[in-house]
Amino acid sequence: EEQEEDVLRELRLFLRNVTERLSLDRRFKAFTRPVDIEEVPDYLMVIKKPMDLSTLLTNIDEHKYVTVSEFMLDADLIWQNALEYNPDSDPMDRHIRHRACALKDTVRAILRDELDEDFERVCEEIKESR
Ligand SMILES: COC(=O)[C@H](Cc1ccco1)c1ccncc1
Repeated sequence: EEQEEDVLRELRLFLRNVTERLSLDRRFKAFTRPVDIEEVPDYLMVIKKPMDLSTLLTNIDEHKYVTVSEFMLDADLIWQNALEYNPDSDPMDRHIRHRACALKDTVRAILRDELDEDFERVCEEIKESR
């Protein structure tokens, strides 16, 4: 009903705000757009579920997420993919992995500090009811 749509609107506002703040962080520049398949032709042979911050934003606007947990599954793909595709000991790989770990820690810290567990519980109830 209307109150449910109000909750989901607030969820989208929160998720947009988090995603935009991440996109502004210079450490996460490599995560802002899809990996360029022309630049990295084997990327899709290794990474089955590509994800990036601009795609997260599109998904939010297309009402893909009804809970924060669903959003987290996609947000986690961004750093997980970076660790998987860039495993070597050379400086480039180590640099992107350090930034991937920073992204993981930053998302978790924001949600710990700014997401009310009661709000997420209401979102989960809406999801189960549909
Ligand atoms: C999330 O970004 C990536 O996984 C690409 C992979 C990549 C390899 C070559 C070109 O791009 C990346 C970008 C910047 N620095 C390291 C790796």
